[in-house]
Amino acid sequence: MNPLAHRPFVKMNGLGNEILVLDLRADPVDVPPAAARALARPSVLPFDQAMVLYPPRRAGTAAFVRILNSDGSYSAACGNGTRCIAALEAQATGAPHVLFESEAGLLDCAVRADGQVRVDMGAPRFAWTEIPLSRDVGDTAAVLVPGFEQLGPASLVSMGNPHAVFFVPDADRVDVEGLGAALEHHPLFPERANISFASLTAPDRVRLHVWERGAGRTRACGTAACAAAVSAARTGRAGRATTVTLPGGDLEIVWREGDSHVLMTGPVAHEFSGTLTPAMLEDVA
Ligand SMILES: N[C@@H](CCC[C@H](N)C(=O)O)C(=O)O
Repeated sequence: MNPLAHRPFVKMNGLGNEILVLDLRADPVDVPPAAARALARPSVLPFDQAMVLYPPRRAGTAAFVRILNSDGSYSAACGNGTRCIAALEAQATGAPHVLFESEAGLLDCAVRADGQVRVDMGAPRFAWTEIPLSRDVGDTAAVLVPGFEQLGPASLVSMGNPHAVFFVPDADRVDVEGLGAALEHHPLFPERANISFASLTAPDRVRLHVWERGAGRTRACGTAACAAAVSAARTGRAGRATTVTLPGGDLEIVWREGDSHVLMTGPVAHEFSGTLTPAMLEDVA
């Protein structure tokens, strides 16, 4: 019997970014990539990311979080998923403040009375070794990606995971699937990358479409919204407070002065809860 069978799950979404939550704190087991791929099948529990909660490793945190994409790959960060688990934890404990830890560091979350969740996503990282890139490209704020020069320069940044943001005249008219799939696997990105197409629609508003590493096109991506807002400010296109509009809705992003942390605020939705069945994990060794 697969050790994940009969475990409870919660299906949620953050602005349409499909999130599966597995709380394994009471009885931790590994969630291998094959299990994530099996569960993400369209006929099972299609999701973009699985947020897997393990017992805390640091005092004061509620859980250590592992994040798997639908293709079974790991990510150190997921903004929309973090809002979802913060809302669940706050509901369970009655405390509006929740601290999680992921491979990217601490995630300080606050659930507001109106249900919106704010997450401190930490500071963006711009060094080519941190994003990471396969070589030194000079200024990572504006990089022409070989073979894709027609898109203009991309702003490259890590929000705990790698992002490339292309500022284009009209993000609604970009071939997100075609360009995203090719750029995700570009040799410049040794760990692949999340690919975003952004347009400024006002000095403090960004329209964004995202092709996610390991998940494909999604209705929203929290870390991409942070990456786009930071990149817009870094390149002088916008200030440090931005509304990012994705197909799934709006995220409010503030790139704080001082500690340089990025604060992301947005909604979550609970869809349904259930129990994993052996059939859902069929063919997983
Ligand atoms: N949807 C997420 C990002 C999830 C991880 C990403 N696909 C990656 O592999 O880096 C978000 O809301 O941030």
